[in-house]
Amino acid sequence: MVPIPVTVLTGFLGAGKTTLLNRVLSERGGANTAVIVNEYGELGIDGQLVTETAEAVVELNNGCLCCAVRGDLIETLGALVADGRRFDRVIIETSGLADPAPVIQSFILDDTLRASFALDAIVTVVDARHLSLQIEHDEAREQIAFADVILLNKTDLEPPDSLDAAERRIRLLNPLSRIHRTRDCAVPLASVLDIRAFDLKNLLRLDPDLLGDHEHEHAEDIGCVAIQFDGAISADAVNRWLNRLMQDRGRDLLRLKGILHIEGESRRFVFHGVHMTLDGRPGRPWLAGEERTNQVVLIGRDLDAEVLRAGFTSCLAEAALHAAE
Ligand SMILES: Nc1nc2c(ncn2[C@@H]2O[C@H](COP(=O)(O)OP(=O)(O)OP(=O)(O)O)[C@@H](O)[C@H]2O)c(=O)[nH]1
Repeated sequence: MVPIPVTVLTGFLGAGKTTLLNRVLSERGGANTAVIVNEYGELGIDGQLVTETAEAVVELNNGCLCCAVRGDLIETLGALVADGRRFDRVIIETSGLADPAPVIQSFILDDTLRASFALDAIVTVVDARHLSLQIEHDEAREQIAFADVILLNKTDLEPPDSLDAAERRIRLLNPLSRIHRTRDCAVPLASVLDIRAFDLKNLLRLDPDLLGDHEHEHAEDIGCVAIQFDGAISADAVNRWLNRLMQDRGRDLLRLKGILHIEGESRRFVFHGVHMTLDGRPGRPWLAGEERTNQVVLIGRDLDAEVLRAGFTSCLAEAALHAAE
């Protein structure tokens, strides 16, 4: 049997992995593509934002692929082939805090995976605006170091000399990868799919311990808060609260994302934050009968779940009205 090519999409929190995944799915068409999305927060917001064209989308949300749900990854891939359905490719979007080494290891050391799948490439998305903050994290450095292809993304947010400096920093960690500068991860698909770029020999030169015991431990001070609540939100109140939050806690807030039920809006409102950058827009319409639940995930240092929950619920249209009285 010809092994099924696997693309691993990695990159630090908010770099643009889901943006790239959706681009690939909408340009290539998702038929015969299996997608595995791994998210750090248990609400599975990414899974909800993936273009619905893929043949199978599996969400693994109870931890990182590199540690807590690594067994689940092996099981999921095993189930995909056992099903007898023929997939042309598998795309795995790792969480932004994943160390790619254990994921790579699974494809080399696990007999079932080795028989049925072949790693095609590790594609790492790098956030040009936040590289200098993110590179402090071991995971961000590992993601860059293990990449076969790097998208230096969000080029619209930085001037050319800053992009040159970012590229030099990337080269120090990974002299061999191909680097593409992108906005919204716009890259020819031929540069990221079916490129047969994965090369174990190179990686072993970089990390001779790659196939050894790779227990990955996340920094203890980084945590995740997931908040879910019903009710219509006041657009003004949530705008003020999010901007204040980003201003006060922007350095510690590595990632913020959510889906909101905004008062008087027939579409879901989707927002994303990375440190002090905040971006939001209406998403797809709420479906008939769909519960209009607000879902927010925050990842960062020293987050106080109670304070954050109180902040978001104070934006409920009803609460905001009382506050204004
Ligand atoms: N300005 C700008 N924003 C971008 C670009 N690419 C992606 N974004 C935005 O960055 C935010 C995060 O993008 P995602 O694709 O969700 O990032 P991610 O890496 O999947 O995030 P996590 O899975 O949470 O780690 C979204 O608001 C995107 O629209 C870009 O090139 N320029």
